[in-house]
Amino acid sequence: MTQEERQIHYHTVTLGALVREGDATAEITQQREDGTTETVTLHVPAGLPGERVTIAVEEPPAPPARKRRRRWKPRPPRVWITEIHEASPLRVQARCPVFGTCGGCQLQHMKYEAQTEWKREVVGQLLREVGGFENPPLLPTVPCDNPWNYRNHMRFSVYGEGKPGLTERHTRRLLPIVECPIAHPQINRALSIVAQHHNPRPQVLMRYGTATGQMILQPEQPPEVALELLAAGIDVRTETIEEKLAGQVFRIRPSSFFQTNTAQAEKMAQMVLDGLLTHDDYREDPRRLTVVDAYCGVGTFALLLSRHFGRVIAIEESASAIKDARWNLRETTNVDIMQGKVEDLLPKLAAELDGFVIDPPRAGCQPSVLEALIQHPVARIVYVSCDPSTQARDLHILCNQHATYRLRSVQPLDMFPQTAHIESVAVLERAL
Ligand SMILES: C[S@@+](CC[C@H](N)C(=O)[O-])C[C@H]1O[C@@H](n2cnc3c(N)ncnc32)[C@H](O)[C@@H]1O
Repeated sequence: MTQEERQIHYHTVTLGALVREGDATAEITQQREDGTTETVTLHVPAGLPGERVTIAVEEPPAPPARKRRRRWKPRPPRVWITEIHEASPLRVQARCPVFGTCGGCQLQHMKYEAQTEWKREVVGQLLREVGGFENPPLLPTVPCDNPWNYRNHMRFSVYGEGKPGLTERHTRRLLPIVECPIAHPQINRALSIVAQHHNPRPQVLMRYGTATGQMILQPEQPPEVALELLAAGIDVRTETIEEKLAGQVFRIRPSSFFQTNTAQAEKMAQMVLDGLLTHDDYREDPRRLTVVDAYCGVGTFALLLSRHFGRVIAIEESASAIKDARWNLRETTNVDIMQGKVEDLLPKLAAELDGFVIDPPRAGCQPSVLEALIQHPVARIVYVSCDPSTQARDLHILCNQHATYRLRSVQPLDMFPQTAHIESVAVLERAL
């Protein structure tokens, strides 16, 4: 069946709670092929709890012919709101014309204070349900001072006539866009110039140093485009850019990880430092202690930690980030940079450490990392996470399953306003 032939059904419903991905839920009753009925729960983008709306539900694509069925995965039906009968008091007008269709943002239609409160509730729920903490020490979300135009890094896909755009949610279809309201204004400026020319490659990457005005643009643009960018005040680089964080300059390559929201990254770096330093449990002078910055990226936390602690060990697996970290930490004399997987290196080092900063990717920590933290307890751990569900899982192991640590605080930090992504910082102290 082609997309044109797929049927659309309309339902008027009252929307339920937001799911983790930021969609509201709707229960509808539908008829099965054998004539009986069933109640199904749908995810409704751009909806809010308690709203009375009419939704359109497009039948999902039918399975392909038998030969190609092995790789086929059933997709949820496409759902969208066609009319709002009773709007939530939390609703605001979304800024972006492709909001609801684009895969980038999920919460533009929600008041910003409600977004940060919802993120706090999600972290709390995960700490209770996955972490097993009855009454978790949860702090309010640290909001972003400007919840728009904060992204310093965008990866655009190129569609049809060589124009950069974004991708539709749940599909690979490309959406032409003129500007993105969460991207830094200089990225939007560069996009408007690059979009006037043919882009031969499938992607265009832009990373902007908000403090330096330098931009990495890949692939390298032809000379006439580079001149137009220069005339618009954009200082284009191809290899690395520099960005400032907490008064320090960091060099970043396109393939190295760097936080996408510089203003919030600055607050996070301070939270990490405070989490390790502001306490009574280091009875010794911090300059006599050794701490680890595990999953260190280009060395942002390691550089700040090196000013307060005697020795810092920075661990990172990416060769590109390690190159940047070596440059960024070149003037320090008390940081050892180690290239490799944290799960391989940390178990060999844990006995000599006094404190940990861990900032793993979404998957959280590997079992051998948690095992090392349990076998060699330290006074303090600061655990930064971009996925509160894996963080709650790991905190459960460290604090409840083994009771080696006490959870002192968990604070969400809004690194990604207008989206359902959640960053949170947990501080643990030795319980034994
Ligand atoms: C969320 S980023 C944190 C980077 C850094 N702390 C910062 O704030 O800029 C995670 C980093 O861990 C690295 N990484 C992912 N898996 C790893 C592993 N198993 N061992 C070591 N590093 C890893 C990634 O390359 C990335 O630089």
